[in-house]
Amino acid sequence: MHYLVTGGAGFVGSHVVLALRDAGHSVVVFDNLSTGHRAAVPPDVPLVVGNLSDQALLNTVMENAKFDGVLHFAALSLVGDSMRVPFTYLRQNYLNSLQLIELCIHHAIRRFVFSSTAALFGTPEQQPIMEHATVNPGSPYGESKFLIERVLHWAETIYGMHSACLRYFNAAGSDPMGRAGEDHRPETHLIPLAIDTALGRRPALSIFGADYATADGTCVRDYIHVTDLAHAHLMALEQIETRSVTYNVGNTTGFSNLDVIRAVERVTGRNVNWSWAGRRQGDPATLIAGSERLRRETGWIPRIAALDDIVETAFRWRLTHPEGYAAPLPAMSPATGMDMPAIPLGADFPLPGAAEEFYRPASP
Ligand SMILES: O=c1ccn([C@@H]2O[C@H](COP(=O)(O)OP(=O)(O)O[C@H]3O[C@H](CO)[C@H](O)[C@H](O)[C@H]3O)[C@@H](O)[C@H]2O)c(=O)[nH]1
Repeated sequence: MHYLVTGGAGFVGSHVVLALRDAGHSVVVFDNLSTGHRAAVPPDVPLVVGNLSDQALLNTVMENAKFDGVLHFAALSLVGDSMRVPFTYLRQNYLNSLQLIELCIHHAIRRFVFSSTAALFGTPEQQPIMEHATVNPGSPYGESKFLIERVLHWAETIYGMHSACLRYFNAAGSDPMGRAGEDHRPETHLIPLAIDTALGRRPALSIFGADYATADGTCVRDYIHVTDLAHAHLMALEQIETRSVTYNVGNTTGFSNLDVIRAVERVTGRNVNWSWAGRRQGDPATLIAGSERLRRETGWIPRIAALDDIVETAFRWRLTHPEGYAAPLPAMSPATGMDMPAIPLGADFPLPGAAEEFYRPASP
């Protein structure tokens, strides 16, 4: 099969590109490299550098290659950031995806895999979170992803386009063969930050919130190895031959932020210098996936399920890529780095008083 992968130079997208190729498919990556990396795309995979909002370019790409399906990753994806610039998130994620889906219908592309998120459940009443749990996004990021799920619903109902909405829990780790890894700039995710702190590349790590209703007071998350997540996409592609599907994709086990620090200390053999900080706005206390539907319907099983093993792959990639992907990118917020005219952070509206302190960009 021949697939177009938007955002294929990013963390999850680049691992899915590897999985697709390992399975014998051919791939074209479409990415504006605002947060992704040229070096994350294998040299023999065509990379179209462009903005999703550039419909003429996308149209040309689709005209020149007959794609069997599209896998759509390109998006702004930081929960905390979306609380600062909500309309930037809603506008870019929703409008770009809407246009992409319309173009797919225009070009009779009938398979669409969408990177959705656990963030659309907000603060769920029950754990683990099943697909039928109430959708109640706790952030503009989660809301933007849910809006796209609704577009896909109508794309199927009216045009017969089959889609898979994969609601990721916390993607982590790196390709076990060392071909790709996690390199966000700035980095905001717990595992890579804790690893860099253990390695002395960062002076300290802040843990956001000590007073959540969890066993140790810190947030609990379900970490899913990015390669297992990538394989879920292959499974989903098989399913959407005949119908549309929605799956929660996680390990079904929760780890607190302190559990993660301890895992990083075990794996690296070093201490993580951390301290308490206030809550980060938009963070729910606990997100644990109920992934039975995916397992039952597709046979998918996470292969790198233990937290230490997930951390180990991330650690190994960091050791072999101390600067991440080669050329350093200019420091930028993902919210201003995408393809709409640059909007300064916080420019949606002035932030209400204390909101500023909830977003803590990683110290250089
Ligand atoms: O310096 C830090 C960074 C993170 N955290 C905490 O670590 C936990 C995990 O945070 P991450 O930033 O690593 O991940 P998120 O849970 O915020 O978000 C991830 O998972 C979400 C779904 O659960 C979305 O998919 C989102 O795009 C993806 O980044 C949270 O409690 C967060 O507050 C800290 O304490 N200190």
